Amino acid sequence: MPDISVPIVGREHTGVHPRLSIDELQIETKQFALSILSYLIIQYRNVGLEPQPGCNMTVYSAIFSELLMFGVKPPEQALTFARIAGIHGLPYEEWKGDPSHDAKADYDENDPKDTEPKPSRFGGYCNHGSVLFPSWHRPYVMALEVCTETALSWVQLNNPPPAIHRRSRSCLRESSRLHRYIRRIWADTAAALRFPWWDWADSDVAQNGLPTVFSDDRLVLEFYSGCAMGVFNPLSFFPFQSIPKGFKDVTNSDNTMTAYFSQWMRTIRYAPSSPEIQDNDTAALNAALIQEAPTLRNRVASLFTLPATKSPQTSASHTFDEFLNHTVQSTNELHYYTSDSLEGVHDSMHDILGGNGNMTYPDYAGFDPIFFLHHCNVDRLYALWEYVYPKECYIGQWNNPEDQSDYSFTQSTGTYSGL
Ligand SMILES: N[C@@H](CC1=CC(=O)C(=O)C=C1)C(=O)O
Repeated sequence: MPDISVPIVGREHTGVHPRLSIDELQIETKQFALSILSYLIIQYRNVGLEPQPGCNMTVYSAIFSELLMFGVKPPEQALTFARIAGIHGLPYEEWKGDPSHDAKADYDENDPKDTEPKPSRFGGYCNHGSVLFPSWHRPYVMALEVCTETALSWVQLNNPPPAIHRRSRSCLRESSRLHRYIRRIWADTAAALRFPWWDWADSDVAQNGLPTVFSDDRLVLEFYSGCAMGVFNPLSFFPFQSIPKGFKDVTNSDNTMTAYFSQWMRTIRYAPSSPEIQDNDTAALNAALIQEAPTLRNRVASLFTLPATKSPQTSASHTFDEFLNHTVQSTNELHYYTSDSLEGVHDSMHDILGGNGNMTYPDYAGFDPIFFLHHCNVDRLYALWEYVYPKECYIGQWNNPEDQSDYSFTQSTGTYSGL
């Protein structure tokens, strides 16, 4: 299938619907079922569908056979989970959905990482340590949201009614009506579906650690009252069909653990320092998470308490760009490198979730399915800050008369940062 240019515009023509937390989504059983199925489908893996006792799938069989067929069809190249995951870091390749891919091929094998993004060059598209950190990751999460939408095309209302109850005309009419009704419900559910976020600063996390929806081997999805299906859990890990290009083993800075990315055939959390791995070590992850959770919660709270005076006495961020990222901040006297930032808290969460594993390393992190629920929450915190402090946000481009430079990011305090 030819590669296509994929504009990232979010879910269109489906009305305005909120993104739900993963906890809220689990209560909305139909939405949860679609969300999990679509995540499995874009991961291009076996769904592992297993009817639970007492589930009669006769009426649903036509719809589900569509779904299962979707799962085995080669999906569009740019819109697979593996392709989206690979935009962030490795493999250092242009994304197939990028309209200008191959048009500006300045890839340098000896210097594949894009360390000087001016002019931009591929080699890992992600932006960190810059004011672009949250605004780059916003459409990135949206790309996955759009991607799961394409997996829902199976509820498009053009499959035939199921071949049941063909004994009489009235039965057939009844069956068609039922089938139309079912499809309408699922179409409405699909229209409202948005990508979920996980609030790791929730007080519940400090008590119970990682929600089990991220670690269970299988999930049970309820399709209608009395009919539940078991499926593999697409939130706990991603299995590679082959090791992505450029994956290398990485040893941590203390020289104590090696992540064998060149050999591990799946993503992993808290792996042993060995090429042999079994499963995520959720107990080790939880020990780290529960210990850090109260601090994370305080850090998030203090990001939202903008001090009235711009004094460097507190670690709270004082300006928008200090909130946004941990490195490139306004270039004048308000420049306090000591402040905490959204990016700083987000970094801590990466390390807590990864241990010796994917989430700890930016080049490999996008492949762990939890990455996108983590970043959906980062995006939510970014949106909340903009909502609470609209006057503190960037007000536009500014041209510095002294050196004639353009600074793309000027904030209301008069401070600015160029890129
Ligand atoms: N300690 C890691 C934290 C991290 C941040 C990321 O943004 C990421 O994708 C993966 C890991 C780092 O700063 O490199």
